[in-house]
Amino acid sequence: MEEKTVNQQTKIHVEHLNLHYGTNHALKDVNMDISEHKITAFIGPSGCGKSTFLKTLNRMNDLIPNVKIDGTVLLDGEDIYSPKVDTTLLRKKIGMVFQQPNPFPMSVYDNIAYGPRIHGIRSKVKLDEIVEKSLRDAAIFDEVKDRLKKSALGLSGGQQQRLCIARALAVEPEVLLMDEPTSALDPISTLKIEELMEELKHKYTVAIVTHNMQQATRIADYTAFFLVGEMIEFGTTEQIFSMPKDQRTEDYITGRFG
Ligand SMILES: Nc1ncnc2c1ncn2[C@@H]1O[C@H](COP(=O)(O)OP(=O)(O)OP(=O)(O)O)[C@@H](O)[C@H]1O
Repeated sequence: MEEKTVNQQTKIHVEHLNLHYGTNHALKDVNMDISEHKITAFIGPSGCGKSTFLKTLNRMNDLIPNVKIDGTVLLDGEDIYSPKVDTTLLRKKIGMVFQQPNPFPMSVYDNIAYGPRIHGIRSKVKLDEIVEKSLRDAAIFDEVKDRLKKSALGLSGGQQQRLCIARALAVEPEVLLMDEPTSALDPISTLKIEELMEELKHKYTVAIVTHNMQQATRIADYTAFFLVGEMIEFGTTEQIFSMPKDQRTEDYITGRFG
C-alpha cells in the first residue's frame, strides 16, 4: 500500500472527500484529521451528512448502490480505498456501533464470540478469555456474568448497547465509530455509555455522530460541524462551542436553527 507521511498523532487523515448518492452530492470536499486516542464528534442538523461521513471511514457506504466516492482516507497513512484493501479486515480494525442496539438473536456469549470465530479463533479457553475481557472493557461484565448463555435479546436497551460495544471490541479494533449510540437510550444508560467512551479512548480512537450538543461538550475532545454536506468548522470542542469562527457554527450551537 502507498505510504504517506502524516502527523504522528493522526489516526485517520481525510482529504478532499466527496460522496454522491446518485445525483445527491452528500459530502463536499471534506478534509479532516482524526487524532489517535481522542474522541471526535460530528454534529450538525439532520441530513447534513454526519452519518455518511462516519461510514466513509470504514467503507460501509460501499454496500449502497449508486454511491460515488472520491478523495483520500488514510488509516495510519494507508489508503483504505485502495483496491488492495480487504474490507473485512478494514472493518475489523475500524469497528462500528449503531443507533439502535442490534444484538444478534443468540446468547450473550455467542454475540461476543461471533467475530473472533469468523476470524478463525476456535479455542474455547481463548474465546472465554476474549468474551470476558470484551464485556469487562464495555463495563457490562458484572451485569451479565451469570447469564452468558442466555439470549442477548433479554437485556435492557442500555445493556444491549454495551453488549454491542463489547462485540465491536472483541475483534480488537483500533478505531470505534459510533452513530448516535445513545439516542435510543434513557439518561442513565446514556451516562454509562458516555463514561465508557472516556475509558475506551485510552485504548482506541473514537468518532461519534451525535445530535446532542451537550453530549459533544461532555465527551468529545474535537468537534466537527457539518451543514448540507460541507464540513463548516473543525476544532477542539472547547473552541467550537465557546469561540466558533464561522457564523453558521455559532447560529447552530446557539440553537438558531437545527
Ligand atoms: N443510502 C442512501 N441513499 C441515498 N441517499 C442517502 C442515503 N443515506 C443518506 N442519504 C442522503 O445523504 C444526505 C446525508 O444523509 P446522512 O444520513 O448522512 O445525514 P445525517 O447528518 O447523518 O442525518 P441524521 O442526523 O438525520 O441521521 C441526505 O440528503 C440523505 O438523504
